[in-house]
Amino acid sequence: MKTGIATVSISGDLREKLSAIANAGFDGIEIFENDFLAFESSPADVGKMVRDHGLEIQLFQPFRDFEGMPEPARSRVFDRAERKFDLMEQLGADLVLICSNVSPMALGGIDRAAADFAELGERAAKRGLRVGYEALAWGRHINDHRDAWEIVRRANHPNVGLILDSFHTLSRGIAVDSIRSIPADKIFFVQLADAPLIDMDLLYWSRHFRNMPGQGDLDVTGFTRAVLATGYSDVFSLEIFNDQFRGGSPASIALDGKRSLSNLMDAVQRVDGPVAALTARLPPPAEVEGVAFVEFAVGEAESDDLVAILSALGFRHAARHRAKDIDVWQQGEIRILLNRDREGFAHSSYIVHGAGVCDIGLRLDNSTEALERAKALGAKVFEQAPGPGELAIPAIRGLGGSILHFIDGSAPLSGVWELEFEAVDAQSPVEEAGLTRLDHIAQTMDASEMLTWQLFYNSLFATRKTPTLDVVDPAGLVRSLAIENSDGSFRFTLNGAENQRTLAGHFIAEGFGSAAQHIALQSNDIFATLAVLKTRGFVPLAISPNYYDDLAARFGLDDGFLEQLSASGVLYDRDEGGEFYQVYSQTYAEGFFFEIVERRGGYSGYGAANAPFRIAAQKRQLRLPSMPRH
Ligand SMILES: O=C(O)c1ccc(O)c(O)c1
Ligand SMILES: [Mg+2]
Repeated sequence: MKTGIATVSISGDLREKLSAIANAGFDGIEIFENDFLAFESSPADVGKMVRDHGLEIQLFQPFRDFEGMPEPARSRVFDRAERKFDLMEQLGADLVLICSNVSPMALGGIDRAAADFAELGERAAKRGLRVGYEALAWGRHINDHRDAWEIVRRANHPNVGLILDSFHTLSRGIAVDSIRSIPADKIFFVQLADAPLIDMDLLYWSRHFRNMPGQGDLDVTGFTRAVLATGYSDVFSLEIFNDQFRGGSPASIALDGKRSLSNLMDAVQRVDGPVAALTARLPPPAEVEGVAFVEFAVGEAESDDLVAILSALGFRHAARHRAKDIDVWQQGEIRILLNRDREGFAHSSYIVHGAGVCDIGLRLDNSTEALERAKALGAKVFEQAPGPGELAIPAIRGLGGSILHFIDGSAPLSGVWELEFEAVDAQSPVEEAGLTRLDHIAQTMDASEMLTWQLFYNSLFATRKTPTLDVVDPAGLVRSLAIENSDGSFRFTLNGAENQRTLAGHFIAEGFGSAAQHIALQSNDIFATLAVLKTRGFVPLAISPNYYDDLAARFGLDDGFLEQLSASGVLYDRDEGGEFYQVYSQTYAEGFFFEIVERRGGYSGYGAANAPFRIAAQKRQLRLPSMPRH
């Protein structure tokens, strides 16, 4: 199997696209004609430039409105094809994609189209070229790969074949099993794209919302399995029309593309077993069992502030690093590290971003395999020479340049807390507040980064995403989704800010980048927890009384219960599974905060319905303007 990507999938001019594609490790490209037309070099020079990047031109595309035309348009279309064949010879491309005719002039008829393709195949063969036929989902007469295949079959010419594109098949809900009986040698090329499920016009959906396999909701894995079942072993190419990608960073979009293809081929083999056409198998997606620690990079002043917050939340100072200026604050299974060291990664993170979460430790089944998979999927390994008595714990770069450490239950990693840290004897025992474990970590990023991080987590780990929700901030939208494992022991929410005036956008701007913005901690009895916290000076975020009036109306809550909620600043939600209680801390620094939650029954969400009221309250507290400043 070879990998490819259409130039249209990447931003920049042709040269920028090629270097990003080559650096990401693709074998070749589909040249999108407009990318060539907009470029200033001759066809021969463009061909050379592609090959100088170590890439091949796997496909030239698209050629439109070809089949089924009445005369005299038919003759003109053949003349136009000959001109493009000239161009292909100069470029050094031997396969052209012909997409199904959308012209109102097209006459339709399987045999008429087949005759046109037979003739075109003859003309292409004279030049050693091949033509591939693709059914656009919105083609005038042909909009289904099964009909396109019937035309190719009847054209019965060795230089005429079928091109399959997952979007066109899956967007129309066409059963992919119909692909399995197509002979592999008649499939000339395969294009892959995913897309979020949105009910809209097919053409608009395709041209603006496609994304990489695994980033959307289509069963691209099922499609790919069907293609491979034919014995097809040639190019799998990403053809992604996406507005965000057109404006994104060429290098990171290309890397996401490569990651998505590797992950897809791995997913196929997890269902079907080893497939000869595919490259080496990866270790399985890592099973995350929970969060082992969250580490903050802090200076002296912020450290004192955080210590005050953690104490108010019922954490106790449990241990100190044997060699470095790092303290462990603990409650239940939750470990929070405060790193004030003047050397190493935490310190550089502090210099660049200010105080904040710089490192998250994940507990998972096998950290060696997790690292191997992450590497194979293009994650950046993080290495820092361990100091005396320190363990080398596998780690990679995560969101905003932060670190993700992988800790498993095997020696010596499982003993890291005893090996590297010394327990601190509490002078006066602290009454714990009943916070048992970490519920979720909310990471804030620019909205344009969300697909990247969603793919990052879901390809490295055995996790899945929830549908994306729009959360309303008075100054704009924040897109939100969760990455979760099956038992809920691992939950990250990704929040994408569309502008800097939202609370999330402000946080990114002030911290110079994406980072964890809040940490939610679980209690088994939120009111008991709050009673303890009150004695420790914890002041919850004040929520508008109007919120509670509406809550009463929405859920039919009785007055006593409502009074209990509002008196303690607790927000409430309910789903089919159960109930959700949440309370927020004051915000800290430029908008970091803690949340305390209780899940009763099987509540599976994150209280998204409450987020706008929480955000408005936080903005009042931070005195951020709710409206754009002019
Ligand atoms: O949107 C289009 O016109 C278009 C063109 C070529 C393709 O391969 C395709 O899938 C869509
Ligand atoms: Mg296509």
